[in-house]
Amino acid sequence: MQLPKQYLLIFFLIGSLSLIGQNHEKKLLKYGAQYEGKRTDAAMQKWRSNRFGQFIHWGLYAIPGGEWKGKTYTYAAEFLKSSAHIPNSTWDSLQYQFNPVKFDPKTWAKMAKKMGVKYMTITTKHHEGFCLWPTQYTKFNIGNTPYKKDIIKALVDAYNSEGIDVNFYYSVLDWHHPDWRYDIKTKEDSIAFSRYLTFAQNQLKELAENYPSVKGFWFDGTWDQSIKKNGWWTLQVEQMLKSIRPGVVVNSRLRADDYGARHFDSNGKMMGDYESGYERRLPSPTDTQVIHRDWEACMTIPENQWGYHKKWDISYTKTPLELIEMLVQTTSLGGNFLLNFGPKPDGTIRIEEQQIAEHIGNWMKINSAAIYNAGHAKGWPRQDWGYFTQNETTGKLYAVVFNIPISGILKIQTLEGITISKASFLEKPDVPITVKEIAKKQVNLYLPQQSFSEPFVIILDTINENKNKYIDAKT
Ligand SMILES: C[C@@H]1O/C(=N\OC(=O)Nc2ccccc2)[C@@H](O)[C@H](O)[C@@H]1O
Repeated sequence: MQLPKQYLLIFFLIGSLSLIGQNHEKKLLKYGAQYEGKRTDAAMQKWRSNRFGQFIHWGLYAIPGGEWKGKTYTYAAEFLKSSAHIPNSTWDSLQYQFNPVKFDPKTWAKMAKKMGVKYMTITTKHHEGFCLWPTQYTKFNIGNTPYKKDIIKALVDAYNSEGIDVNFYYSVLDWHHPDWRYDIKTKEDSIAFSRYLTFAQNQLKELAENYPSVKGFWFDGTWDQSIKKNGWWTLQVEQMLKSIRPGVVVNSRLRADDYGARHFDSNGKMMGDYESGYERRLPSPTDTQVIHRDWEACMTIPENQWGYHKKWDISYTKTPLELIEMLVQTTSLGGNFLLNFGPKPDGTIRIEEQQIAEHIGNWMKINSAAIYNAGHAKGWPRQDWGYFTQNETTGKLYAVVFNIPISGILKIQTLEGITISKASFLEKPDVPITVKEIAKKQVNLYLPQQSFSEPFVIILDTINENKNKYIDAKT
């Protein structure tokens, strides 16, 4: 039956009005998210498969190490200039003391390799504005110190030679630069800050061009109004870096959109290539929202010290086992875990950090199959005894056990139509683990009577099961 033309016109008008209504809610953005979903190119897949990284915060702040004129400041050591209200003239003169005579990048890189990291992110310039590379855009750099040599190049070469990717942390916030502004309130602010944005973009271009093996840029110090009012610049920088270094990975913390929204644009779309809002915190183990995007959690060992602090015990310091569980929890939710180290002013790594790196490395030597190129095991929820991870390529399923029930039985709720046919220890495949299906979608793993001093990984072989095997109770 042919509808009269008038009806068709009315349906068309109603349809288009509803579309306009929907579009009305969406903001038209020039500087918002440039794409949706996860990047699937090889560079991003490598970033994702790395899973475990080493953050390094190193700069002039390592020299005072959280102490100033005999007083210990408990706030973050890299914020000492601000905590102790130290004027630029005094703080900046620390550059003439920076001489890490015991710095050996190969030692750092070998320690990182043994720890099991696949990438490292180094502070090229933190909020203090001091640059660890001989930049041509400010004298406030490593070339004008007693040490003189290019620390960034030394670290890139040493870590790359260990097969570890290197990313650059860059603080847009710059306490040293005269043109930095926290907000743009006057014409003078606008002129000065425009000069600052050009300075910062020139430095970033320099870093991308002079260190061609760089794999990512980790932006920080972008929370002030001055940046929020210049979302265009944040997109321009991301696009510039990606044109100089195709494949380079940029974190969401750089970005602001047309309206000053950060990390996620005004339409709720993530900007940049991965979310970097998890700082010293992880998503809840059941927060499966995060699995739909790439994300990274960065973590300090003390409660809140990124730079070197002389007094390690002024706050709680996380144990290796706690840090291993954070790494596994992050992997189980499809994220990367970036663990921070704050080297000493002499260029050595404090003994506590070396010991933690060794402990984690020993665990990774046995269990890294559950971490590298692994991620969220879709449909396998967080268990009270530990976490599931799944290899993104082979689909191999891992149970990482942190809490053994008193019964010695790991109870697993399987997916509909799936059962577990075999379970074996990753470390000792010949030690039997009895598997018993006790009801529909319920399997018991009977662990051998032995004590475990470290978290361990079980490989789970799954098969589809006969769906009519169990009769559902009629209620
Ligand atoms: C990785 C850390 O990053 C920072 N700051 O990050 C944030 O302030 N992050 C933040 C702020 C608000 C909400 C969520 C994260 C720096 O100040 C600190 O010294 C360190 O380099």
